[in-house]
This record gives sequence, structure tokens and C-alpha cells, in this order.
Amino acid sequence: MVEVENLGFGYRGGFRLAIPQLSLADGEKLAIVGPSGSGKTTLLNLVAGILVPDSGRIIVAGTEVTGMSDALRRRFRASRIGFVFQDFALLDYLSARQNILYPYRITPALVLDAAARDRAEALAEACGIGDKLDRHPAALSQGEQQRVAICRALVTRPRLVLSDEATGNLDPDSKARILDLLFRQAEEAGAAVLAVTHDHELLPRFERVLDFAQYRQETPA
Ligand SMILES: Nc1ncnc2c1ncn2[C@@H]1O[C@H](COP(=O)(O)OP(=O)(O)OP(=O)(O)O)[C@@H](O)[C@H]1O
Repeated sequence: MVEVENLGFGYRGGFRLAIPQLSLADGEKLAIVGPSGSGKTTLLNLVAGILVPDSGRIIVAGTEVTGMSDALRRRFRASRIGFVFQDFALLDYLSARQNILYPYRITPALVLDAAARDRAEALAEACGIGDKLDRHPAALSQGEQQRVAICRALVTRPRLVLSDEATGNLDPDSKARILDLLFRQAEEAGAAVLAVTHDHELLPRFERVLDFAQYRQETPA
């Protein structure tokens, strides 16, 4: 589902990430752990095509995202990848329902039909925010906003789910429930999951755990 080869990326500030090889099989659930600042979010952004590497290749669902134009990468991301951002990235002027259905607004290839609307409702219900769909993010708790972000990542039935601390703001019971939901939805859609987490108690639920400390590289002064 994901192939990363000889990946090199550096920010202007000096941080460099180098990953010789990383692969994720169809349907596989891989957790990424590692110290703060080791590049975990950066990798998710590279796989999603939000950042472009300086060198190397990233292939997602058989398509090389490196080398695509910005517009193509955006479309590819919206139709094939569900991304739960660390800061949720909800739009304040949209209701929870509109936020969940947002990928359909921005992607011509996705058709906002009754089935998509039903899926949004069912996901929200399963996440425990079924009665909050008409509220705007400002009127939702952090945990509720996080659930909206999770519903938005899953509603399109993506092939790959990228999750950056998707359960970070939830209580322990909710964490387990939300992870169950994320995994169940991913399994039904045959999607792979690449999840950054600091919740070590959740790690046994994943098939593989990758410690990111090994990849850290600083540019020499
Ligand atoms: N836009 C940016 N410009 C310059 N440096 C950045 C930028 N974004 C992140 N960095 C730096 O790159 C490094 C890796 O950041 P990243 O967010 O990928 O780490 P992380 O492992 O996800 O951290 P955390 O666990 O705290 O979320 C950090 O040192 C960070 O300061």
C-alpha cells in the first residue's frame, strides 16, 4: 500500500529526515512511535503529498505521489487518503457535518450522494457525536473535534488512513473505542493504517511498531 524508498527531506531550519526503506502492506496497521521532534508528522505529510521530498520515491496504492503536480497530489490525497491531523484542521465556519463531508466539496471525483451522507451520520453516531452534527467546531470539546476529524478521514472509505495522535485528546475508554472504530472502518474498506501515537498502551493493537528515533538526522552546523 505504501512504499518509501531512499527518502530524504529537510526543512530550512535544519532538521533532516532520511528513511532508506519503509513499506506498509495492504490492510496493515503500523504504529509509529518516537521522541518529540523525530519527524513522525513530517513523514505523514510526505506520504500524504502535503510535503515533497528532496530525494527518493513514495508510492501509495500503486501510484507514485512524488513527481505528481500539486493539483494531482491534492486530488489523489482527497480521494485515496484519509488524514486525521494532530491539530484536527477543522474549518471553523462549517458545521461538524459539513466538516465531515468536506472532502466531497473539494474533490470532483467524489460524489456527495445519499450513501455518503448516511455514512457520515453512521460514523458520527459510532463516534458518539451523532447529536452534535449541526454544531460548529467552536461549540465542541477538543475530544469531540477530534472525533469529527476522524469521521472526515474515514467517510470517503480511503485506501490509506494516516493518523497523527488521533486518540490524543480522549479518555482511556474513548481511546479504545475510537481506535476500534478506526480499525473496523479501515478493515471494511481494506485500508492500511499508518498511525503516530504516544499511547504505548495502544501499541499491542497494531501489527507492527516502528520506532522513529533511528531516523533522526541533523544538518551539520
Ligand atoms: N515547517 C517547518 N519548518 C522548519 N522545521 C520544522 C517544520 N515543521 C517541523 N519542523 C521541525 O522538524 C522536526 C520534526 O518535526 P515533526 O513535527 O515531524 O516531529 P514529530 O516527531 O511529529 O514531533 P511530535 O511528536 O512533537 O509531534 C522538529 O525538529 C521540528 O521543529
